[in-house]
Amino acid sequence: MAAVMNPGAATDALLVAKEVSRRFGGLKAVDGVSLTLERGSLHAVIGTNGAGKSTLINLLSGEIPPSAGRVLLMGQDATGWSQPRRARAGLGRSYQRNTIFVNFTVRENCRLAAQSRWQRAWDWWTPAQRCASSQAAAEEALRKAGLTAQAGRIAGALSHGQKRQLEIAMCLATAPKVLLLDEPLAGMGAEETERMLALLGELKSEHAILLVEHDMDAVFRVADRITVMVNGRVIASDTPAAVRSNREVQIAYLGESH
Ligand SMILES: Nc1ncnc2c1ncn2[C@@H]1O[C@H](COP(=O)(O)OP(=O)(O)OP(=O)(O)O)[C@@H](O)[C@H]1O
Repeated sequence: MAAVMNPGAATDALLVAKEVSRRFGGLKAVDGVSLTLERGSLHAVIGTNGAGKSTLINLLSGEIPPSAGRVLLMGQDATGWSQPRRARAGLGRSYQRNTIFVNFTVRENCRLAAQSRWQRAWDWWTPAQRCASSQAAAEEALRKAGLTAQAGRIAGALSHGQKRQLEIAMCLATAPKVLLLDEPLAGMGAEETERMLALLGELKSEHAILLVEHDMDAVFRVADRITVMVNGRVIASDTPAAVRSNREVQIAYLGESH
């Protein structure tokens, strides 16, 4: 059969940032950053402390507005959209800080996260249909995150690694297409790291993933593409192999002086 154009190709770019900038007073925390997140691809953003990685995630998720530039979500201009609107459109994010309710069970945490997807200011009652949908979404998210066996446990009793898995599960419970993950490996031991990397590998097939992470070994193993930021600017954006051998990256980020 003759070659057929891939009909999904145009829609694989789920999130596009175009020349996005953010100033804090005189500081350009993010300075003209462009990147594309595609389904099936894990895109890591690395950089030294204060390079602008978290600010970039906040700009993409809608938590703070950009000073300049545009954000496209599923092909639509989402630059002026609030964070809840972006979440409803399929943007999920995890945080560096803990967002878990420690006195609730793992399942309840996921259910609450799933319900938040439908929350609106005027919608104070929850129809049974939505409740059932939230339950189903929570169970599916727990399964994907490998936490089904822990579902009935009090979240505060989980290990550090399991809590980070739960945060991913809570993110998945909102049925996102794009995942923005802020240091999901922070504080993890070797075994927990392996489990999380395997999970990210599985999630990649259905989602576009942006990963901000300080664990360089993990990043170079799991990323399909790496963007390197220094002082708010992108100095390289390429495959892991190309980034590793990029002279500017070696000097500016990996600490080589010659
Ligand atoms: N709300 C804010 N007000 C003023 N300055 C800010 C604000 N948020 C971040 N900054 C500054 O913007 C710069 C980028 O910070 P950001 O947290 O995005 O960096 P980062 O790459 O995520 O760092 P880290 O790896 O340490 O988390 C830093 O100089 C930081 O002090």
